[in-house]
Amino acid sequence: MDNFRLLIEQHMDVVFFTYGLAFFALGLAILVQPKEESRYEISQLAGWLASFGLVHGTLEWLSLWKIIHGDSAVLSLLNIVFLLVSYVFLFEFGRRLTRSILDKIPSIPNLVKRMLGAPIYGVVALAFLFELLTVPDRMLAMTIATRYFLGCIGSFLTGIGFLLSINKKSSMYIEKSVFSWSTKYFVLATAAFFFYGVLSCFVAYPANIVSGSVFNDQWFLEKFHFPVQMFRAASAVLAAIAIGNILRLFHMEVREKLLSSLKSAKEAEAKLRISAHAFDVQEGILITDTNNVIVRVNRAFTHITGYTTEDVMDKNPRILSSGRQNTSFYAAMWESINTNGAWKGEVWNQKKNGEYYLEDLTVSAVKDTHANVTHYVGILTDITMNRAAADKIEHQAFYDTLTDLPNRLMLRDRLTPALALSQRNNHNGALLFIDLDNFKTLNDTLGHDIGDLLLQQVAERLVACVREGDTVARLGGDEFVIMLEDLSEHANEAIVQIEVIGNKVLGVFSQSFKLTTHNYHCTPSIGITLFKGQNLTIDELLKQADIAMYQAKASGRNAMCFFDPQMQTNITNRVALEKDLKLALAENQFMLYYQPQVLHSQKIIGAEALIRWHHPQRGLVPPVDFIPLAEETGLILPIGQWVLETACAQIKSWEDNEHTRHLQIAVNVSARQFHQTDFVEQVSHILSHNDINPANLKLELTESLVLGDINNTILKMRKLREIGIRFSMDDFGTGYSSLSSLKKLPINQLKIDQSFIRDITSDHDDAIIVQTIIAMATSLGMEVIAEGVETEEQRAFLELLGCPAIQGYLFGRPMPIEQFEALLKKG
Ligand SMILES: Nc1nc2c(ncn2[C@@H]2O[C@H](COP(=O)(O)O[C@H]3[C@@H](O)[C@H](n4cnc5c(=O)[nH]c(N)nc54)O[C@@H]3COP(=O)(O)O)[C@@H](O)[C@H]2O)c(=O)[nH]1
Repeated sequence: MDNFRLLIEQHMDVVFFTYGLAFFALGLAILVQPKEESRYEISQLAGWLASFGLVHGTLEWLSLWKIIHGDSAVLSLLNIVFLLVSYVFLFEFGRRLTRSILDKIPSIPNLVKRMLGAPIYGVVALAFLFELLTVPDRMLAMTIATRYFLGCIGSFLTGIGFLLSINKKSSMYIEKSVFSWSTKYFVLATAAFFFYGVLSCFVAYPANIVSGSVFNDQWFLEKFHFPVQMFRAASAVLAAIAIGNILRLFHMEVREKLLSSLKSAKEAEAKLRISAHAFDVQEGILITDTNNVIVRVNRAFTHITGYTTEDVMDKNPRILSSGRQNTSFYAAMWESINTNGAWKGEVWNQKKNGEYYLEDLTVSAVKDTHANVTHYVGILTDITMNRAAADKIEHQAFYDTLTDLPNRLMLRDRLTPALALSQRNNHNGALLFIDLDNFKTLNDTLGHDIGDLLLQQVAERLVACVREGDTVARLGGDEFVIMLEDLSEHANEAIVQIEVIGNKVLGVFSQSFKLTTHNYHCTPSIGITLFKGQNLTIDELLKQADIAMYQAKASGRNAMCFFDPQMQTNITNRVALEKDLKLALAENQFMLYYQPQVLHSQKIIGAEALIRWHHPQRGLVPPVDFIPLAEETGLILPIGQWVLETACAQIKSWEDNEHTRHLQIAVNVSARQFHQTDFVEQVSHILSHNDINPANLKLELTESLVLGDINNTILKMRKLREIGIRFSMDDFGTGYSSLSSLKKLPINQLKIDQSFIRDITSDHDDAIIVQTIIAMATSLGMEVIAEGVETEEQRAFLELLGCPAIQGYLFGRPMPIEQFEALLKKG
């Protein structure tokens, strides 16, 4: 121990150097550490401590090297100034640190806090005054006062400041992660400055009651055997170590800030990347400021509009305006943006190259956190093509592709408001249903392409007949409809107006149509119905016009006909009849009646089978009421087959009896039935199925049937003749059969129509016609029969003229088989 003391005493210069070095290093360390913008309050105050360290450290070195010493008054004063300045820095640091921490601790009385302001300097000043007054040596008084009232108290305050810094409520509050290791350095700093403060009191000279004889370095040496400077140097080193480590807090803070700013930078970069990506979408984006000046556009915008970013930057979006929207459009748009924050709609704009385009546009106002609009963002898509495609689809849905006229759907679409309007304004409207006569024949003979050409030309001519507001529609096939609106409120006047149009239509058909190389004459049948918002559906109206059109056709074609309610009744009846007729076969409501065919001797040679319909409600329905409908609807085919089968079954039944074996049955065959491609097969099948003598079956054909397609008819008749079937030409004399065509036909019998028989005895012409027919049949080797013979005079006349066979009420009406067979038995 003594050796160590000796060593210290011999090397006091090293002690002083270490002492100065410790404080200088402390000051330097604080200076070079980054403190700016630190969240620790101590960082703002550390400059005072650094100043203390640097000045006090320098002072120790200057003293050590005897650059300033007490030998000269000036140097002595300089020494005191250095000392005073350094301790003022320490005192100020300690005062500020302690005060700032205490200020943040509410439980500390304000008086204490305030004491650390100006009052403490007042106390120090009084202390200095006391020293100066009580110590005659002014230099000594200043030295003592400086050491005691600035150095010592400044050290204590600094120690207290570091101690308080550990308090969580202080501004030095340290995070948990660094608390454990930093706390000990705060404690060390506290201890070092307390220790240093106490030791400062011993570096004094006995002078007055403050620096008594106890507090001097001699007393300290005697008491502790080591010079007080060694302990001061040690406390300076400890303070430097503690502060140096506390400074790591700043270092860590800087690093943390660096890391955090790096993280923020990365996040910002990511955000930028995301927003750049979001901006680089297919929709055009245009951003304007609140003055509606374009501040940014994206790539899609330039692609859509053709404008480059430079072209539009700082310009008003009106640069895109096409002029197709009026000012009220834009006013409404801004009204919506200002009240709802957004607007969405379609706008026609103009590209850089002048091309107009339709854009789907959404404009939204961008607001800051205070709800103030900062920008407007427009998101736009060029939908010109979509609109064109949608228009095309709509056009295809509502317009006829061949003629480009409105189709049925569109007509219905326009009819609905037209009906409502006619009701509101009490004006008549009309539908003209136009059907081309014989269009099917044209199609069948010249082909569909030619048919299409005709339809296109008809469409053009019909459109030329009406005003621009009227509708010409094609329903399909050769059916057209003209809808006329806003006609006179008086039906008579409206009819006149319609007739003008109707005649125009008939007129435009008077000129032939040029269909490639063909000059084709076509006529229309026009059915017309009026409407004035009456309680009719569109379908009912169209039906009325359709019915009237059929009436026009029935009246001889190339005509127009107004709908009449009676037509409707007829149609309704017809529809009901057709419905019943469909059930008749299945419900076994048909019967065959037989009308005798006789010789003048009254010998029955056969019968004509005539169908009868026993309807449960309608009663007995005569063939004239349902055969034409059956022919029209095609029901004649199963009905005709049933007749043939029933008649053949009857022949079979008669063939089984020797008294009736010779009887023939004549069956009426309709044109539609005969023209079936497999008619021959059907008949031969029925014959073989019933196993009858074909010669007993006579098929009655009309002149019109035979002449319609004479070559095909002859072919079929020959095949049937080959089987053995016989033919009778029904209603002979009413048609236009020429002798030459008659010769070609394999006919067995001519049946003179009853219209010639009716007045045969009184009408010379009829008598001559009948005579001629009989002569013709005889010369062609055919049999002849007269029908409709009702009187004995007629019979006698026919006998006179040489007609061998007769049929008529005179010998019997058509009758059920039971009656007919009873008649047969009577002989
Ligand atoms: N395709 C088919 N047509 C048929 C069938 N059954 C009948 N018909 C055709 O219906 C028309 C009307 O027939 P209907 O009412 O039976 O009249 C026939 C006779 O009753 C009538 N007739 C006979 N004699 C007299 C008479 O002295 N006076 C008089 N006023 N009428 C008389 O003539 C009708 C027979 O005519 P037609 O066939 O020309 O010989 C009629 O056109 C039938 O053809 C059927 O099954 N299939």
